[in-house]
Amino acid sequence: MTKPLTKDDYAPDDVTVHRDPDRLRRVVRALRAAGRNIALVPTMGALHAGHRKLIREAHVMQNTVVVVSIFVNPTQFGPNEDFAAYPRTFESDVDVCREERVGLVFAPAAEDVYLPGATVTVSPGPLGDELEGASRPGHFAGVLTVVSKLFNIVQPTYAVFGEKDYQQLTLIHRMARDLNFPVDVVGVPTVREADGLALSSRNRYLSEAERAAATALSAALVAGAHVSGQGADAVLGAASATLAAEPAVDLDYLELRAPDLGPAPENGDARLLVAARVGATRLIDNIAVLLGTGDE
Ligand SMILES: Nc1ncnc2c1ncn2[C@@H]1O[C@H](COP(=O)(O)OP(=O)(O)OP(=O)(O)O)[C@@H](O)[C@H]1O
Ligand SMILES: CC(C)(CO)[C@@H](O)C(=O)[O-]
Ligand code: BAL
Repeated sequence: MTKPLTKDDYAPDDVTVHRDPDRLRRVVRALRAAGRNIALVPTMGALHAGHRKLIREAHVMQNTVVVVSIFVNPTQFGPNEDFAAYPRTFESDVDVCREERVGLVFAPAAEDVYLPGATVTVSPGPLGDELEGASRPGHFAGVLTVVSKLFNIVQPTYAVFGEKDYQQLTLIHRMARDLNFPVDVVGVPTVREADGLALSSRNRYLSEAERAAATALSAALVAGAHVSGQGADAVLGAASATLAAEPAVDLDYLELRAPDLGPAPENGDARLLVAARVGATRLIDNIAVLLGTGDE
């Protein structure tokens, strides 16, 4: 039998954790009917200051209840990736959500997200096979499928994602447009450590020496951006030289693209993206660059 909603469901004064998608859907429906906006922050948990920034952006919108989903989505991991090892820190994640005045945490079980025999998925189109998708076949179909499910369960007005996963953010914008999701997709700039390393849940896999070497990724992006007035070759040259100087970095790709991840323009706005392994850990980063318009 479905439990009736209580006063706490309408006006939670502490973070409430929901595991059941149907109940969560009923709670957010009641909140919307009471005039609240819903802002969704999808995560895989192991929350850090980057996630806090997304939650704070979600609060900027007026009259909003923030919903954080915590779900390590199996369908976006390849067979040789780190699904089993991915950090799971649920209790401290709920503490972070409480500190950040999150209203609802949605932490479903995999069997409640993927029903037995489910075969329909969201196809990301050609961009899904490039950059991250070339190294992680099927990754973006997994991401877009779970994000579309979260959009349908939570029906948020806003959904907030980080620029750290720039290709993911681009594809989610496209999915919302191409499939008519009535959701405002909001991107948030990357939060970094003092030495430039982009915060990532996977940084905790790094040894001390690897952690030091990992700064080469952001340093390479900054070196590229610094010479952007001289054009694409200069950007790629400066960034490659910085990466090559760090032997512990095993480069996967370094690419310059248009802001929508189409081919890079000769002049104007572009995005420089990098992925590399440092030891066993695969890291990604990116930066905005303005090509060929400087006076260098
Ligand atoms: N440093 C960061 N700055 C801003 N947003 C971030 C940062 N790191 C992650 N995010 C965003 O948080 C959301 C949830 O990401 P996720 O839970 O996978 O964390 P993560 O740190 O990216 O983990 P991973 O190690 O898997 O890359 C995504 O929208 C992601 O882009
Ligand atoms: C968007 C997301 C939560 C989907 O599982 C994941 O890809 C992530 O954490 O960036
Ligand atoms: N933050 C992106 C999720 C992933 O790497 O699977």
